[in-house]
Amino acid sequence: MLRGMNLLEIEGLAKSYLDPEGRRQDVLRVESLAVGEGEQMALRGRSGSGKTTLLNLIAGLGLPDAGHIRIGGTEITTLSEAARDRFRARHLGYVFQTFNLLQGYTALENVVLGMAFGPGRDRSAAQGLLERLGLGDRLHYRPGQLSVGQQQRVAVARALANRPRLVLADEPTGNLDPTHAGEALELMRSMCTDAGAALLLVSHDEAVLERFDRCVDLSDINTARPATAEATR
Ligand SMILES: Nc1ncnc2c1ncn2[C@@H]1O[C@H](COP(=O)(O)OP(=O)(O)OP(=O)(O)O)[C@@H](O)[C@H]1O
Repeated sequence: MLRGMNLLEIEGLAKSYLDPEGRRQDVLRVESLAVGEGEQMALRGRSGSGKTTLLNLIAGLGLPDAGHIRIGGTEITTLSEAARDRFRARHLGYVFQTFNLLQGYTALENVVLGMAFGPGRDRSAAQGLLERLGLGDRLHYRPGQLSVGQQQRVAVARALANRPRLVLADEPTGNLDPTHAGEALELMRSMCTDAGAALLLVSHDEAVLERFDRCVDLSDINTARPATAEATR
C-alpha cells in the first residue's frame, strides 16, 4: 500500500544479545516497518518482546547486527557513535518511562540543557514549551519537587525542544494514574501534531493503545525466536 513519504524505514533488522552464560540470543528480527512523516503510531508487545531494544536502535543508542534504519533518508546504522549522537540531538526526541530528568536542575534548565547538542540553547523557547504544557508556574522547580505527571510533562518538553522530526516514547505514561495518563498522552500527541513531528509510542496499556489509529504488535512482526529455557535444556 502506498502511503505518504516515510520518515522512518526499517528493513531486515536483526539484533541479538549475549545472555549471562555467553550464548547469543536472538531478540529482534523485523523484516520491515515504516512510519510516515507526522504519523502517530503505537507499538505494543508482551514484556520482553523487544520494544525497548527496537526504540533504542531507532534512536541510534545501539547498532543492529544487520539491517537498515533510515530516518528522513539518512541511514543511521552506518554512522559513527558520535554522528549518531548528533543525529539524535538534531532530529529525535526521546521520552523515557522514568523520564531521565537531571535531578539537580530545574524544569527550565532540564529543557534548555537538552537543547545544547541541537540547534542551540533558547531559554525563551524552552519556557514557552513548558508554559504550553501547563508548567509556567513550575519553571524553577527541581524534578524532586514536581509531581510524577509534571515530571512527565518536563520530559515531553525536553523531547520536543529541538523540534524533532520523530519523537520516541517508551511507556511515557506508565507511571501515571489512568486520568493523568490520558491527559498527558493527549497533550503529547497534540504537541507532536503542532510541531509536525511523528510519534512512535510503546505501551502495553489498552487505554493508551486504543487512542491510536495505527497500532502494531511487535509480537506479530518480530520473528526472532529466542532460545527458551526448555529449548536449551
Ligand atoms: N543488554 C542486554 N543484554 C542481554 N539481553 C538483553 C539486553 N537488553 C535486553 N535484553 C533482552 O532482550 C529482550 C527484550 O528486551 P526489551 O527491553 O527490548 O523488551 P521490552 O519489550 O521493552 O520489555 P518490557 O515491556 O518488559 O519493557 C529481553 O528478553 C531481555 O532480557
